Amino acid sequence: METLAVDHPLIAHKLTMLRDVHTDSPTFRRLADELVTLLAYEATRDVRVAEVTVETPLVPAQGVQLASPKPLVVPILRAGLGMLDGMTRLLPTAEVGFLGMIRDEGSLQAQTYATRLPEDLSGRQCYVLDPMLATGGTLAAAVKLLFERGADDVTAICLLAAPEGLKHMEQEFEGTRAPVRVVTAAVDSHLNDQGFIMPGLGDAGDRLYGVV
Ligand SMILES: O=P(O)(O)OC[C@H]1O[C@H](OP(=O)(O)OP(=O)(O)O)[C@H](O)[C@@H]1O
Ligand SMILES: O=c1cc[nH]c(=O)[nH]1
Ligand SMILES: [Mg+2]
Repeated sequence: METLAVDHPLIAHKLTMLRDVHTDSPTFRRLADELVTLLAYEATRDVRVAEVTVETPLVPAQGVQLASPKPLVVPILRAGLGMLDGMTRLLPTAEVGFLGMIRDEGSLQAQTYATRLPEDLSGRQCYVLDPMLATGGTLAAAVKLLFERGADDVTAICLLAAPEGLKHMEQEFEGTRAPVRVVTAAVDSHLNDQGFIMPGLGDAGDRLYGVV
């Protein structure tokens, strides 16, 4: 498993604003949207392309376009939805599947309550969107599900990751047949007793959409 913490002053600036408890929901949504677009630029560095020829107004020119089958973007509901527009802005022709997952506040175990994905993901590159990688239980379950359906390359884009969650992912996906990558804006210090990332930004879903 490969982890990339993207080191860029604009990303650090936006992440700092996102962490700020005084940042309201509309601003939080805008920042999450902007951040994912910046992270997606790095996360899609290995996106598969095919060579094409186009006609410029002057001559034919060699170029590339996204290869077939199209990449699949998978936001993990709820909080991952806040990253979807920022991702599809960069990959407008990607298809989108959905996973609804919630972490039990006591046991910290992830449960899947909704799955809307293509049955066959053979040969597909998948981009999972979830702002928080805490214990890693949610992301590990999501990646396993994609592999069970045949995905052969999974990149997760997370706004924040905890070392504990990255370790969990490394243990789960060490030596797997297909690459797994995590691209994040920062790796924070640790998890607190309630499984929250420290210093973190609180509950990403609540900050995007309110407490339900
Ligand atoms: O790494 P883990 O320990 O599994 O925790 C991370 C998960 O927790 C949050 O979702 P949450 O369960 O709060 O659901 P929500 O998006 O509906 O708020 C977050 O968006 C991740 O999906
Ligand atoms: O810090 C955390 C951990 C899990 N989920 C969140 O939204 N925030
Ligand atoms: Mg939440």
